[in-house]
Amino acid sequence: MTSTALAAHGVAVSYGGRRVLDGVDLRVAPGETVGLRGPSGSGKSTLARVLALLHAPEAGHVTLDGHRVAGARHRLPAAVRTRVAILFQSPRAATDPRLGLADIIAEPLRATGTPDEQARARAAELADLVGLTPDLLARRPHAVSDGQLQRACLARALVHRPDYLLCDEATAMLDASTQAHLAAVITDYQRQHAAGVLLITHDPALMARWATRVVDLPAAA
Ligand SMILES: Nc1ncnc2c1ncn2[C@@H]1O[C@H](COP(=O)(O)OP(=O)(O)OP(=O)(O)O)[C@@H](O)[C@H]1O
Repeated sequence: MTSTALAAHGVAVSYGGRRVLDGVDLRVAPGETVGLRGPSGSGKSTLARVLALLHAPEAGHVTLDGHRVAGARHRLPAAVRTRVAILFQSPRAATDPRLGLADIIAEPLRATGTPDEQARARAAELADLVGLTPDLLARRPHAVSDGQLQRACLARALVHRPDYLLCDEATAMLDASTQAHLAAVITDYQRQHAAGVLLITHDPALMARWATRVVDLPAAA
């Protein structure tokens, strides 16, 4: 079996002394869509944050293509942390209300020192891919709909061409046509780049349509 994957090995996380994840293993290989299911509070979002390299587990570890990842967030080299992207349920909680959509999309590029002109061109290309018209790009989050803002978050997630994309209830509050369009953008991206996708959803129809296999997380102790 190839070690090419994003994987959690024996991951444990507690909040305030309460263990939410205990010895959890999960593997997402290139090109596959792993559905993650489990009761509310079982730790699906926590596991997604660990795999997104945003939260270092207290025990266990994450590997990226067989290499153990030590630490999380900005403790990691940009070349490692940009290989994984995450899309959350609430785009408003995930965006800076002071920035226009074009700057929101370009944020990860600026953070890694991409020259401004190049960042702007890449943001425009991604905006087009997710169906945002140029007139929306100067608007700030308060002046766009949730669906438009989630499109910008998807563009931002794809801006570094991640090998793994984690979708945490990412289309839950969207209307059916926006949901279908975002899912199509993600599956096209996945096909072109052989990206691995982790799908967290409470929607059984979406899970059945999209996931190539499903992992069940038991209720937290
Ligand atoms: N930052 C935090 N501080 C304290 N407790 C937290 C924190 N984040 C999550 N929790 C708790 O950890 C448990 C797991 O939360 P998590 O969001 O990972 O579960 P989930 O399976 O994604 O739930 P849902 O399906 O409802 O979104 C819950 O009991 C939650 O209240």
